[in-house]
Amino acid sequence: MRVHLRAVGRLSGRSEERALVDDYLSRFGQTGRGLGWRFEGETEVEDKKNGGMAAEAALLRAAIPSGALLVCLDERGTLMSSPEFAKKLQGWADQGRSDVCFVIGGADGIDPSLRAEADMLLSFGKMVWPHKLVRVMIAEQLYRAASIIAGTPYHRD
Ligand SMILES: C[S@@+](CC[C@H](N)C(=O)[O-])C[C@H]1O[C@@H](n2cnc3c(N)ncnc32)[C@H](O)[C@@H]1O
Repeated sequence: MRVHLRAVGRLSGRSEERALVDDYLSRFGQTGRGLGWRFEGETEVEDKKNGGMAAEAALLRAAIPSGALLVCLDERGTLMSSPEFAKKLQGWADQGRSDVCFVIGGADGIDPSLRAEADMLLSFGKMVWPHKLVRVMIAEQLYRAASIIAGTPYHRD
């Protein structure tokens, strides 16, 4: 199963968030290999004309692999524990889903029309986090999920 990440906004190449995301995604790659899970890449989109959420949604849609299971990160979404998230990924893999794409919105969030197209809205709590931290959080949770399914000792209940 290929995992993709799409985000509004850029992480600077020398930022601490970038270093953390790279570290967790690299660990995800190593741990996920034995499960048949692999990270396929990140795409950052930016609407330079300030067209708002609708324009961002158009850029995101163009960047989402066709046929991918779409998960929008959103504070109004489903709350789950890390083991539940791991089982959800495993379930998608077992169903033969070949692509799962996680989407992070910009300052105003993800356009409602794109949220309505999502297979799942995933929440990291009711509080709103900066998109840069959400990028780190999803990278870490992907690694944690792979560790849980692989049975390596990273996650502790
Ligand atoms: C600064 S937030 C935008 C918040 C905006 N008020 C909204 O309505 O979504 C930027 C992005 O980070 C992600 N995000 C922020 N907090 C989150 C949370 N608690 N759970 C999941 N994703 C979150 C979402 O993808 C959001 O679009």
